[in-house]
Amino acid sequence: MNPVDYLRISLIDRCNFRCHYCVPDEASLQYLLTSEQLSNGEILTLLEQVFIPLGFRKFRLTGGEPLLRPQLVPLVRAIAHLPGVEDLSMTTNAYLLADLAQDLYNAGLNRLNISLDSLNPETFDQIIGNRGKSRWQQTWEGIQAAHRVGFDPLKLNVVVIPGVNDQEVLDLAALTGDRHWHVRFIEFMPIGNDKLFNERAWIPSEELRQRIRAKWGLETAFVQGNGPADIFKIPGAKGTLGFISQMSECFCDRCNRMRLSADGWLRPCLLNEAAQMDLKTLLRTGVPPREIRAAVKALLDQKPEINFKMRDMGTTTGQYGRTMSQIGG
Ligand SMILES: Nc1nc2c(ncn2[C@@H]2O[C@H](COP(=O)(O)OP(=O)(O)OP(=O)(O)O)[C@@H](O)[C@H]2O)c(=O)[nH]1
Ligand SMILES: C[S@@+](CC[C@H](N)C(=O)[O-])C[C@H]1O[C@@H](n2cnc3c(N)ncnc32)[C@H](O)[C@@H]1O
Ligand code: SF4
Ligand code: SF4
Repeated sequence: MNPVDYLRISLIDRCNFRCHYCVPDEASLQYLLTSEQLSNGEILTLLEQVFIPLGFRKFRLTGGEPLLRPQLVPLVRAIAHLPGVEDLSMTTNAYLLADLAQDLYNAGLNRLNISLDSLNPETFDQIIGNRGKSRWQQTWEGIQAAHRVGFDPLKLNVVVIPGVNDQEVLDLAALTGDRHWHVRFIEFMPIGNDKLFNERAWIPSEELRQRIRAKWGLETAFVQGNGPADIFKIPGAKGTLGFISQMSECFCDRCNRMRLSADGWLRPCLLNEAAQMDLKTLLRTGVPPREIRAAVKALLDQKPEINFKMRDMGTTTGQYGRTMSQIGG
């Protein structure tokens, strides 16, 4: 079994985008009150007294949109300075990044993964559910700011949707030619989006690799990361290409992570809603951190048995109570 040393922490369930694959039905979403979210102090207590002593070393801040979280920079600084934190990263849509990139970098954030599903402003706005002034340019400026500040590796996440953005796969891959960027293609997952999902709603990574191989060739490569991407590069390119293939090539056997939601639920497997533990209530009812640590350790020990496999889930999605924006991706 892989050591489980990677915690994805959702800082907020709200988002300034409405990507249809992630929040398909906004009307049914109930947002958390601030008082229902873990505070900065509670997150730090859990990391310092529960997760780091249990061997967690890699932490990713996500959401919703993590850049919407008030007091984000002090939180990043405090986490980065905790003894035992070896890798602190964030996944963001970059819309608010241009003004925050330098402060986040100075605070100790090591790495950024940025969602960018299209290079075409119209397609981009369609995917993120924007009907007003285009948001593409400001997002692109956020990515450029992250690059200028020095985030390295800088990864771009693309959820590939047939007929929507799959015709851009070669253009997106070409970004890696003369930039030290890492473009990752993610297979669309059936989580919280029952009405959208069917077997034709996603494209296997191998099909995308064939398209890229036919144009430029592909070789295996490496880039720093804790996630499930298989890494390749176009021969001679500065950057790499990653493929996250949870639908076609289950990677659960090498699972190394748990997830903490913005309201303090610890989820040992992305797909297993039943196995969650409510750490916020334990903290707020005065359960001592060493007892919470023991409870989390017991959950960790069970993890191989409670890991669900995407391919065993089929496309029956009704069992997910939370959307990806509420889980943190
Ligand atoms: N099925 C499944 N998909 C995952 C899991 N972790 C990440 N993913 C998918 O990979 C996407 C990208 O994840 P990121 O937030 O960029 O993080 P990462 O790939 O773990 O990050 P690195 O440390 O840079 O490798 C997620 O949004 C999911 O779609 C997982 O545990 N299970
Ligand atoms: C939930 S978002 C949160 C962070 C930030 N708002 C962002 O978009 O980068 C994290 C990741 O989940 C991915 N994601 C959301 N819904 C997905 C789905 N149904 N299938 C695959 N990936 C999904 C997004 O593309 C993004 O890379
Ligand atoms: S993928 Fe990220 S940016 Fe898009 S709606 Fe979900 S949380 Fe927001
Ligand atoms: S689906 Fe569950 S077991 Fe598989 S990689 Fe994701 S979190 Fe791990």
